[in-house]
Amino acid sequence: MGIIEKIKEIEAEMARTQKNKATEYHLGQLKAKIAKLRTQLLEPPKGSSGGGEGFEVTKFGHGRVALIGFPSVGKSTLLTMLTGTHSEAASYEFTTLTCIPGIIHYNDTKIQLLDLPGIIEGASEGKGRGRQVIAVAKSSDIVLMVLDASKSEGHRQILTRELEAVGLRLNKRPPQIYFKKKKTGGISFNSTLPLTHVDEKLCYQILHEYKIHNAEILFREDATVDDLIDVIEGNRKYMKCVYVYNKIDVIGIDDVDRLARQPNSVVISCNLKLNLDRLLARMWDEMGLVRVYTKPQGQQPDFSDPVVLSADRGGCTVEDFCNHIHRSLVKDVKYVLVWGSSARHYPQHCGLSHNLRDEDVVQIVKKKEKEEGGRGRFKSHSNAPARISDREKKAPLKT
Ligand SMILES: Nc1nc2c(ncn2[C@@H]2O[C@H](COP(=O)(O)OP(=O)(O)OP(=O)(O)O)[C@@H](O)[C@H]2O)c(=O)[nH]1
Ligand SMILES: [K+]
Ligand SMILES: [Mg+2]
Repeated sequence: MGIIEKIKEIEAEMARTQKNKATEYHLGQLKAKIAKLRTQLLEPPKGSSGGGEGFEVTKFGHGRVALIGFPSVGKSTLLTMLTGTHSEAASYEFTTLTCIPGIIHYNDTKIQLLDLPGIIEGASEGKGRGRQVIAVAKSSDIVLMVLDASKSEGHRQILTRELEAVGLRLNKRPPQIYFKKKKTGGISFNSTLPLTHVDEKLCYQILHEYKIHNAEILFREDATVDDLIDVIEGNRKYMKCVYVYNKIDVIGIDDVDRLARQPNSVVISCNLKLNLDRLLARMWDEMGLVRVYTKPQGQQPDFSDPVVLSADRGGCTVEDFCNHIHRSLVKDVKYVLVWGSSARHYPQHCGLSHNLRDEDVVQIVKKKEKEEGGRGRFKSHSNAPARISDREKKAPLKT
């Protein structure tokens, strides 16, 4: 029997089993069995390099965004509108058969947007090109789930389930469960608060299913069995997802209003070019990019060319910033001067561990190099931006 058949069989058994206190342990065990099989399903077949016929698209720019959705919801139309790169759009399903990259220029950053074939129920098990599409989603920083506003709202749940089946967790944070495998000592089970979904016995049973007999486990929140399994599996990817309801031109205003109020949702119409600016702003916010402008000593910062950092990718400290400029820079840095929202006063003298925020300005002071305006803390502040507004960026700063 293949892995998919095994999963189906267990799913059927779960559907047959009534949910109550007596079956709780059994159901938990079945969930763990499915999770193990799904992980097996993700492993590349033995003997292959793992790549297979995936969509090989080189990463480009400061972040990557994937368009995921059912066929004909308007993904390609949206890519063409936002990036100017043409991607064939048509009224028949599966117009797009491969991954088509485009670039969004936004806030002086470049973001790679990927158009992908439509996916359908069963994608995670390999229907259509589902597996390859989902692999691209996993390689992205955020997902835009494109939905047809005139179609069933169930589509959103179906797609979420498909992505969850391969270990993606949308708009969730990792469960607050500390878990560490040990060599000896048995299982130590603790929690910092009363648990209503999981007890010691269930926890042992799940661990047993994974053949884990020595481990330390501490619940810091009232987590579920699914959370526990996620932590044990350890291969989940937690991603932001914006639900993009397209084609609002064909539905009534009441429906538009209702969809727009749902969490993490933006309503748009590609045909009428409605709300695309809102979508871009939302996408930008969710990506959490941090633009840092370098100010060379005695010169104005170049506001058109930021160093772009991200908490999810590499971090946002002064050290991360230095490493972005040059790997060997860190060892020469004495301290840095920071202007912007991360600074308590302007300029603030900061060390390598200081966390930078979006639109900060940084001047690096190297060892054996004097800072601008001579030594001392009471240097003039007038030559540097207090807060960098878009307006200021366009006009040269006074020195
Ligand atoms: N009414 C309306 N139709 C739209 C809108 N955006 C796209 N369409 C139409 O929807 C159809 C499908 O658009 P595509 O861009 O090909 O959709 P897709 O999601 O890329 O489809 P696949 O590549 O087949 O998965 C086309 O006929 C588009 O013209 C919109 O905002 N309103
Ligand atoms: K289409
Ligand atoms: Mg398409």
